[in-house]
Amino acid sequence: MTTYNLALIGFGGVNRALAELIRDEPGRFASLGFELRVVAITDLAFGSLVQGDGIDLASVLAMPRGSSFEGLPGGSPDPRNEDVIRNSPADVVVEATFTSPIDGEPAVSHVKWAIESGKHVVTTNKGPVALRGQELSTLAAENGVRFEYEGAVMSGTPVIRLAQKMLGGLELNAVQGILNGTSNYVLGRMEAGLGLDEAISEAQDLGFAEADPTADIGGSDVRLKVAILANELLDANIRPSDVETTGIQDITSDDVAQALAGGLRWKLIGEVRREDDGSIAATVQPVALPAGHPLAGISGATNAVSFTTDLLGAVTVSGPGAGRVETAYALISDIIAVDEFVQGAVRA
Ligand SMILES: NC(=O)C1=CN([C@@H]2O[C@H](COP(=O)(O)OP(=O)(O)OC[C@H]3O[C@@H](n4cnc5c(N)ncnc54)[C@H](O)[C@@H]3O)[C@@H](O)[C@H]2O)C=CC1
Ligand SMILES: N[C@@H](CC=O)C(=O)O
Repeated sequence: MTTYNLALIGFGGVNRALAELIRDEPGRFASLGFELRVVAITDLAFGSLVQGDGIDLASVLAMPRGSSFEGLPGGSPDPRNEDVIRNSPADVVVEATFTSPIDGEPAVSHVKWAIESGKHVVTTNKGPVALRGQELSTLAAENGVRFEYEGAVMSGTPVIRLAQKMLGGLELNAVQGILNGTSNYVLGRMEAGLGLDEAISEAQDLGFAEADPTADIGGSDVRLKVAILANELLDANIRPSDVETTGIQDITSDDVAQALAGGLRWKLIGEVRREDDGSIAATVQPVALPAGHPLAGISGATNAVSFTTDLLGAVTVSGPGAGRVETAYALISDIIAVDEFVQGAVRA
């Protein structure tokens, strides 16, 4: 049985959910052929903690926000991210800090430090993938480690790896979908009569929203996801700023009610398409869909993405697009991909 030592960078909703899974169900990983042990945690709120023999997850999960790792063996009041990533005895760095849609930092640096120190890195953070994905993947390959990021699009629902592995040999010319759980949840709650702010507050409590929820409502979260899908699946080589973006911030309760009365549902749609001349068109915009449209029935934090292919036509995947546990599963699927790589290297 292989043991993977993890360093959790960011100890918010997603990484806490991962820690809870490891605490509560260690047998789940044994059945996959490996076990997981957390040897380091850093967070702006708690500081950092490094314990090579494994951190007692029950006790750190019981610590209220506002307390500090200072005073614990291997603890410090500061996050000390670079030192922890480079020097802790982790095999896999699990990056789940805030997404920056501007430059991807500090997550880009976290990923680089991990790769440079010979550690695999898995992340749910869209910033480094959308803004520096190609460069970081190349750096990982040069250093013989994996950089995996399935959770960057549609949380734990398989999208990136599924399309790359299972749609091989098909010509993929467009990807269209509902790619933000918060905005889809909010639109649904507005249909039920809630105001925008009240609906956003519910999405925050449920762990769907970004630290700054204007990213969800204003469309910049979907813009990052569209750029990731364009580059990963259509070889588009675009930047998020190339995605023409309008959010749902100007959709009012009246708009939602009027649409419903006319048999329509507002949805925030992200799309990338290869035009006949080979150019790439990428957009994020609210669209009032007729009830019969395949995406009109996608409700709550559920997302859906449709791949337009030459031999199969449209192939659509739907599932959770946000949520703490759902996104923690994406990290597990990434660690499974790391394990396949490690086992493949052992056999070779
Ligand atoms: N919650 C969700 O449904 C999903 C989240 N994501 C992404 O996963 C990441 C984590 O999400 P959540 O856990 O929900 O966010 P969160 O806001 O609950 O937690 C982020 C944690 O990172 C810590 N942090 C921020 N900057 C840091 C730094 N420089 N050093 C150390 N710690 C730092 C914060 O103190 C916070 O505890 C985000 O990038 C988010 O965009 C992706 C898919 C779904
Ligand atoms: N805030 C995002 C989380 C996942 O990326 C969303 O609501 O979809």
